[in-house]
Amino acid sequence: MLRIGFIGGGKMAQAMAKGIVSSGLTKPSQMIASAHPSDEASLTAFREFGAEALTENRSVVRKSDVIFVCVKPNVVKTALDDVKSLSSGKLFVSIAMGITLREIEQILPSDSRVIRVMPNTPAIVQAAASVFVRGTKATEDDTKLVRNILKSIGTVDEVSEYLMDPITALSGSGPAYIFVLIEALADGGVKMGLPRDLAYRLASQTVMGSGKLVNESGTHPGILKDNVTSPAGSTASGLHHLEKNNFRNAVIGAVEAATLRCREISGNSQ
Ligand SMILES: NC(=O)C1=CN([C@@H]2O[C@H](COP(=O)(O)OP(=O)(O)OC[C@H]3O[C@@H](n4cnc5c(N)ncnc54)[C@H](O)[C@@H]3O)[C@@H](O)[C@H]2O)C=CC1
Ligand SMILES: O=C(O)[C@@H]1CCC=N1
Repeated sequence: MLRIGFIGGGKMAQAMAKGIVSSGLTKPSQMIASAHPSDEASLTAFREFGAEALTENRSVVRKSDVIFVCVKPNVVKTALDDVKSLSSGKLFVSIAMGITLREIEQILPSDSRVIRVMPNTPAIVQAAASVFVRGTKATEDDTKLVRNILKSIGTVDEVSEYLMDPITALSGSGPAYIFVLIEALADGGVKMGLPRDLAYRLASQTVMGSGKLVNESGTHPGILKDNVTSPAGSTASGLHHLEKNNFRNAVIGAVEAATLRCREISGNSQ
């Protein structure tokens, strides 16, 4: 069975590990994660899940077929420096925002293979939107393996590396924007008299169903919006309020601001 390692066992590593195990691709006993010694929460989360959890990185590399690099961008170099002497011929998958394949390939031995991925936290319920970019040494088999792992937790697209910052800003950060939207929809419902639990259920199912409809119908979202909007009806009034309050501008600006921040962080990490 596939042995998967995580250097950095935080929120995103836990989301991926849980999604991968739920899909049946491997078992917790085949997983190993590392975390900073002060980070009891990550270590406990992996142990309670049934995986091995350590405060050093070298065993993760030694014991794994594929190693996910899930530390914060400013820790990538330190963490890879720890393990580079035993990384010859190993396959690494980095999910760190803003860290390029070139930077990672320069740290690791020349025969290590690297793939860069941007997943998102819905991985935990096997509904991630992930993309990957293959590194210069990654083989067809590596690509197939990583594609299969990512497919087990949601959708996968192969992309060019120059798109990674706006992708990070859209789908990497996107769940946060949508959670705020769900909270706001529910708050609106509560303001108008709905019980809180019903309001959350309706808001989240509405977001999920709308995404599913766009994906499965292949219909332009503008047409789907028109289908909801009756002449002189209630939706038209709601939409007018959103337009008056610059809703589209706010969402476009969020993706722009997050992309620029990715670029800033990636500049600082070099
Ligand atoms: N949280 C998210 O939604 C997403 C995060 N990412 C990327 O995933 C990476 C991790 O992000 P999170 O999981 O949110 O962060 P986190 O702070 O929850 O996890 C970071 C983990 O790294 C560990 N760590 C710190 N120093 C270490 C070291 N020297 N060696 C080994 N482990 C060490 C920490 O103990 C912690 O377990 C980041 O690079 C981020 O850009 C990518 C997509 C989405
Ligand atoms: O905010 C962050 O730094 C990461 C990148 C994508 C999601 N979270």
